[in-house]
Amino acid sequence: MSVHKEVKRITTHTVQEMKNRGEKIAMLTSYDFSMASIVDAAGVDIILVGDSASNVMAGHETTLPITLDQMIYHASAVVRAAKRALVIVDLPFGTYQGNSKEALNSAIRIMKESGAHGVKIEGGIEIAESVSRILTAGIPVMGHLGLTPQSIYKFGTYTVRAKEDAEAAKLREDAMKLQELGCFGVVLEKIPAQLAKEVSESLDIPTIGIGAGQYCDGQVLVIHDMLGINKGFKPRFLRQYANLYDTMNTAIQNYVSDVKAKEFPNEKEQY
Ligand SMILES: Nc1nc(=O)c2c([nH]1)NC[C@@H]1CN(c3ccc(C(=O)N[C@@H](CCC(=O)O)C(=O)O)cc3)CN21
Ligand SMILES: CC(C)C(=O)C(=O)O
Ligand SMILES: [Mg+2]
Repeated sequence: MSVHKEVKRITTHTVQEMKNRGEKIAMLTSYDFSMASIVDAAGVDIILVGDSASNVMAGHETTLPITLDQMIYHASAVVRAAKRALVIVDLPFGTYQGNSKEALNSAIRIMKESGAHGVKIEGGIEIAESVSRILTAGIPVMGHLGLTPQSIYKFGTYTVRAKEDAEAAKLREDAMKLQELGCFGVVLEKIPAQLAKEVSESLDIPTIGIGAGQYCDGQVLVIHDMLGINKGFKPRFLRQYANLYDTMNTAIQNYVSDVKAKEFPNEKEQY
């Protein structure tokens, strides 16, 4: 018998129960083993292997360039670290829009090759067929509405979405449709708090907000943003819980000066 304590894995059912009893859901991104180990141990419920890896890991301007193979590489590392958290992976741009068969194949590759527990897809009614087909294969799906960064060239800017009645009405319909299809949750990104409140109250499934206010059933942030590693990025919705850029910069400067001054390594640090 195993002597070490096994932690109970969060599932899509656990997060539904959390909404049912009014417990907020904490979600953060991770893209690698070391970071995901810390995030998992700290009690985050859902780890998102976001296509924001394209920005924070690879330095691209947008999320569009990241490939399915690259997402699978990041997701595999995160899965090896996550003992408790539910691990959800973004379907990257261009791997699901073509048709529902392509979408299913992409989702299957993520599940098979990374060992993740579900996928997230941007969009509403337009991608209903793809969402259905993935769900039919037994793969949990999370929706993503509002500011959907894979459509940045359609939007033009990263400003708040669904401020006008027409776009707000479509978002309400899309959210309901995603629930009817069988999604286990939906991310609401950069929409007015009041709209997110209405959607969260009208849906049975949990909503996870980013820049969508206090009434969502959970919150998500990009880990590098909330730790203050990503120095240039400070939108209004972001709360920085640490200033790791400065902490790391100081440590590295100290290392450089120690090497230059011949103070590292010392006698105890060699063989
Ligand atoms: N590092 C990082 N953090 C994120 O939250 C994130 C990514 N990358 N990549 C994918 C998407 C893109 N998202 C974004 C991107 C930009 C803004 C932004 O710049 N917001 C500013 C200016 C908006 C404007 O043009 O008015 C803001 O002040 O909110 C917000 C969310 C959220 N996601
Ligand atoms: C910001 C979250 C919701 C995301 O989709 C990502 O990190 O890619
Ligand atoms: Mg994303």
